[in-house]
Amino acid sequence: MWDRLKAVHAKTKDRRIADLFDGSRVADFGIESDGLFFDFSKTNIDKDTYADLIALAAAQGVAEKRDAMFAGEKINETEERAVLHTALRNLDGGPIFVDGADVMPGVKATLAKMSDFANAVRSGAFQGQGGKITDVVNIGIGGSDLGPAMAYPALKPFAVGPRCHFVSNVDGADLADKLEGLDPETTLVLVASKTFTTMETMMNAQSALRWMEAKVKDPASQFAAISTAEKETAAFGIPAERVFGFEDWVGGRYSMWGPIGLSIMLAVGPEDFTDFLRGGQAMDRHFCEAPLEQNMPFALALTGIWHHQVCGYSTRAVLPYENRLLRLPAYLQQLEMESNGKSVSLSGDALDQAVGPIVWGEPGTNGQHAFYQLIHQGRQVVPCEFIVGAEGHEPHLAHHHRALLANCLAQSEALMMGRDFAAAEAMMAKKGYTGDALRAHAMQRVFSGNRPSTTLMYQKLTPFVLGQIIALYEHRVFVEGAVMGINSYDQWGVELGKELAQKLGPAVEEHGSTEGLHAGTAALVERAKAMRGA
Ligand SMILES: O=P(O)(O)OC[C@H]1O[C@H](O)[C@H](O)[C@@H](O)[C@@H]1O
Repeated sequence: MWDRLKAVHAKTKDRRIADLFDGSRVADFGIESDGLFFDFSKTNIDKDTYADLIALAAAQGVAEKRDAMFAGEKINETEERAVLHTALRNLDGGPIFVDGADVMPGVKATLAKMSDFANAVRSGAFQGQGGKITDVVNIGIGGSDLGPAMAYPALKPFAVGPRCHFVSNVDGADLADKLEGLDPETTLVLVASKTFTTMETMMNAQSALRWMEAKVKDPASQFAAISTAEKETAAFGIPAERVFGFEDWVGGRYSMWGPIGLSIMLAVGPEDFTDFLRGGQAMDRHFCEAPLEQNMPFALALTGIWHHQVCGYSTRAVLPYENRLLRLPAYLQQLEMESNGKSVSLSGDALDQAVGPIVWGEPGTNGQHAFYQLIHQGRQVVPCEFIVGAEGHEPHLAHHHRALLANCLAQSEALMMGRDFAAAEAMMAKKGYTGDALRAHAMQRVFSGNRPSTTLMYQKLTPFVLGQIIALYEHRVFVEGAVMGINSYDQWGVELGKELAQKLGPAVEEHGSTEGLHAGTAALVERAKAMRGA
């Protein structure tokens, strides 16, 4: 199948995407699900190619693997775990069994506990030493940070609760800058860590506790914990009533649907948080029920496979024309690159295909004034994923949103159509250029075009729509991983650096020895010490 797809690419790569537009292409390469619309017509995928891609997914048993995941089978084989973040949003679905026990009562109880706590904080029934909580500081990293840190600005129009701040980096600058100006007496700290052992989070949590201790008599009373590790949270001094637990079948980067989303619930309230879950559940249903040809996560994933594995484009840009999704690219970097940045199959065999494109991006229109030069005229092709709402939340600034939309649509058209030499030459000739100067100036203004993009469109960014978008990308990662035969749910690649950092810890201390370290590292340790005068 791969050979066939690569042969198709070799044969079709020079044709113009624009020429594929017949009367039905827009309809054929557009999928709608509960108001979310995915357009992949501006790619070099035609009906036959799409059929081949669907056949590839079918041959790899992706639909069966999907059903196994939703049924609670232990598809995360290297960690011997089920993969059930979907259970966290299975609001009105049936039971889901793991090891013979239905997980849904526990999921619902935790959601109710989160709602009660959020309501108490928001109403002032739960208070800090100085009265009603005004600020929430979420301390976590990776999957215990990026989801809520992305969703908080995304849902700003719905946030009427306490202000939220997100501390992740072990760099003291992060904690210091976020705590600056906050009143410890009215601040609630959430320590979010699935394992409750992550070095960065534990160090930040201890330092935040010291900060609170200076002013608050019972600092732990203004701390809550979000974790799967009950013993560790108790050892930290946080009583069980303020510990929000989840199970090992929720992966860190898939965890914002449960207690890791507590800061979001505190900001927008339980009702809007539930709407976010409903959006995720709506996408789950679509993913499970829509025929593969009309299935949005399949289409997004197969477009990704076509561009990365078949065409060989090594990166993809996520370009939200939605300023409030400014952290979405960072969120997707973890979701996609930590899930699928791998080189061996589930059975441990080296893969002969590249897996896991580099994901990057910035919100439009900012990116246009920064890196779009390369996207339009650089030699490498960067498939672009545009995300845009039909309207904004600011009726008095509706003309801004129309300008935003026009820019988004202009970019995808410009990428596809480009501008040929004749047009550039005519343009410069009009300006009076002739001869060599005309040629040189015209060449600068040539756009090869034929650069693929997709567009994801919705009416307005609501909690429901955000839920749909995040679940869509989660399932895209699943489909891409399943096609490649890898485990998208482990992350062994982050371990080696952590182990070495532990070994280096004592060496960077004042009188620490560099003995036994690699010479290249030892030299840098010594230099850093000399620089700080140690
Ligand atoms: O939630 P925690 O246990 O603190 O883990 C935080 C993060 O650190 C790890 O290194 C993993 O790479 C991430 O997948 C995880 O989300």
